[in-house]
Order: sequence, then C-alpha cells, then structure tokens
Amino acid sequence: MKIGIVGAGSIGLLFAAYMNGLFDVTVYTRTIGQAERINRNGVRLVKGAGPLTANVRAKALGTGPMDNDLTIIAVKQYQLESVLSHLPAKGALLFLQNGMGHLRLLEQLNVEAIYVGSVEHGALRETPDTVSHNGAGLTRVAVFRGSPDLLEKVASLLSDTFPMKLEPDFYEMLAGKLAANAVINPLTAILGVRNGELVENPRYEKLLEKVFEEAAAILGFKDPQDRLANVKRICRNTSENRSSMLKDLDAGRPTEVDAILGYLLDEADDREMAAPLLRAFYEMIKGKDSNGRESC
Ligand SMILES: NC(=O)C1=CN([C@@H]2O[C@H](COP(=O)(O)OP(=O)(O)OC[C@H]3O[C@@H](n4cnc5c(N)ncnc54)[C@H](OP(=O)(O)O)[C@@H]3O)[C@@H](O)[C@H]2O)C=CC1
Ligand SMILES: CC(C)(CO)C(=O)C(=O)O
Repeated sequence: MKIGIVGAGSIGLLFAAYMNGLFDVTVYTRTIGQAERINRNGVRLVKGAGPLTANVRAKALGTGPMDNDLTIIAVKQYQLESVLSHLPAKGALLFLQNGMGHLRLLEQLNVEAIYVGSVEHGALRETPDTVSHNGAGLTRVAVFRGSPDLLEKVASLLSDTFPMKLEPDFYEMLAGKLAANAVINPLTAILGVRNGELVENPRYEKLLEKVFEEAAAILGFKDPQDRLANVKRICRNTSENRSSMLKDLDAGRPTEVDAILGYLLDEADDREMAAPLLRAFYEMIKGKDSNGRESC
C-alpha cells in the first residue's frame, strides 16, 4: 500500500520511520534540500533501544503528481492552507493536526475519504533527517467522511510498536485531545517545563485540574473524570517531552494557540460562558508569540 506523508517535521518523520517497511512510504517536504538529504541518508529514528534508519523516499511537495492510497498530512494547523491545493483528489487523506480549527477546512475538500487523527506521541525533529521519539503513546484515528475500510487496513497492519486505534466518533476523539492540548501545551509553555512535571509537581497538577475544568465545561464532557485521567496519562506517557507549544515559543515559531485555546474561547463566547484561566493563558501565549506584535 502506498502512503504519502506531507510535512517532514517531528510527526511526519516519526510516522515515516515507523510506517516504512510495512508500507511504500514517500515523504513530501517543503524544500528540495530536505528531500535530497532524506533520499541520501534515510530517516534516522532515535529511541530507547538505539537509532534505526528507515530508507524512506522523499520529494518536495508540488514537484510531481501524488499517487498514494493514503496521504497523511503532518504540517502545523496554520500551515494547512499552504498544502491543500497540492493534495491529490484521489486516495484517502488523514489529517493529524492538534486542535479542531481545521475541521471547517476539511468540509470544503472534494475528496471521498477523509480521516482525522490525534497523536499521543512525543516527537522532536533533531535534524532534517533525524527524529527523536520522546514519548510512546497511541495514534487515535476516526472517519471524518467516507468509508473506514482503508483506515481499518492501515491500523491492522501497524504493529504494537506504533499502534493506531480506530475511534467511532471523530468529534469525541478530537475533543478529548483538544482538552489535553488546551491544558498541557499552554501550561508547559508558560511554566517552561516538560509534560511530566505537570503531574509530578502537586501545585502544577492543581492548576492543570482548574484549567481542565474550564475546557471540559466548554466541550460539554459527560465523563470529565475519565477525560481528566486521560490528560494526566498523556502527561505521564510523554513525560520527557517538551510540548509542541513550548518548542515553538523557544524556537521563535508561531504556535497553534489559535487552533487550541482560540477555538475554545470562540465556543465559550458563542455560549456566553466564562473561561478566565483559558483567556489568561491565551493572552500570555499570544504575548510571547511574535512578542505580542500581532494586533488584538
Ligand atoms: N511534535 C509532537 O510531539 C506532536 C505534534 N502534534 C501535532 O502534529 C502536527 C505537526 O506537528 P510537528 O510535526 O511537531 O510540526 P513541525 O513544525 O515539526 O513539522 C511541520 C512540518 O511541515 C512542513 N511544512 C510546512 N509547510 C509545508 C508545505 N507547504 N509543504 C510541505 N511541508 C510543509 C514543515 O517544513 P519546514 O521544516 O521546511 O518548515 C515541517 O517540516 C501539529 O498539528 C502538532 O500540533 C501532535 C502531537 C505531538
Ligand atoms: C501529546 C502532546 C501533549 C505531546 O507533547 C502534544 O500533542 C503536543 O505537544 O502538541
């Protein structure tokens, strides 16, 4: 089965390294230089047992036709618009972005099968061809549109070392991950800590619970205790990881705060709900994001 992966960052390289061998994988990069480097060296995966090299094929996006059974889109939420026009009309698409802001974009796509996923791994691209797997978790996937057949096939072929779990309801699945990112990402980014510290430090844990309460109320969770337990489990599973928001701020890159807290605050506004902690963290992240130069 042919798999395309658009975006050779932390998650794109992680998926490429684990899926290569089981599938015929092509990675689509932003630059020709990165594609040449991957074609020369493969993708180096660094994890507990020592590094492994996967001989993955790479091409720069937009430099030729894409002919894959499944194309996985692993760019940041705010980069999606730059790749949409290059995506094939044939074959299925799987979007792995955090947050829920991208759902309105997916509705406009003229593709038969669209899947969404929620990644509970921690990964960091160390160099253009090397990725560290800092926290092993699970990838949850669900159908957004079309038949689940292909997704079921892919999930069944992936081994226990890189499990993929098919969930029945995409909204419920993404809402669960959104709650996790709404809590873990801004707290770790502002406190400057690893994910694990949020549950290792009792004061941070209390703050995590308060922020979670606001997100859970906006998302209307019927099982908030189970959802909170899941957020804490993600903190423990990715304990050594620095969240993507913390890494983005450190690297001076834009964050996905609009897709995560911005989305929740819009929902809160629509329903006239107060969310003072989420609003405070949103302003703090926006203030650090581009040094607050963006207009309010
Ligand atoms: N990293 C993590 O641990 C986790 C990340 N996620 C989510 O996964 C998604 C991807 O995150 P992550 O991998 O960390 O992000 P990265 O910034 O590491 O990777 C994004 C990649 O997309 C590439 N890209 C951007 N625009 C284009 C384009 N037009 N054409 C081709 N490639 C493009 C970038 O290229 P270039 O480098 O050349 O700019 C970069 O390699 C995000 O939504 C994130 O929230 C979810 C769970 C964990
Ligand atoms: C799973 C987690 C919290 C891993 O850090 C993540 O999604 C992120 O960093 O954006």
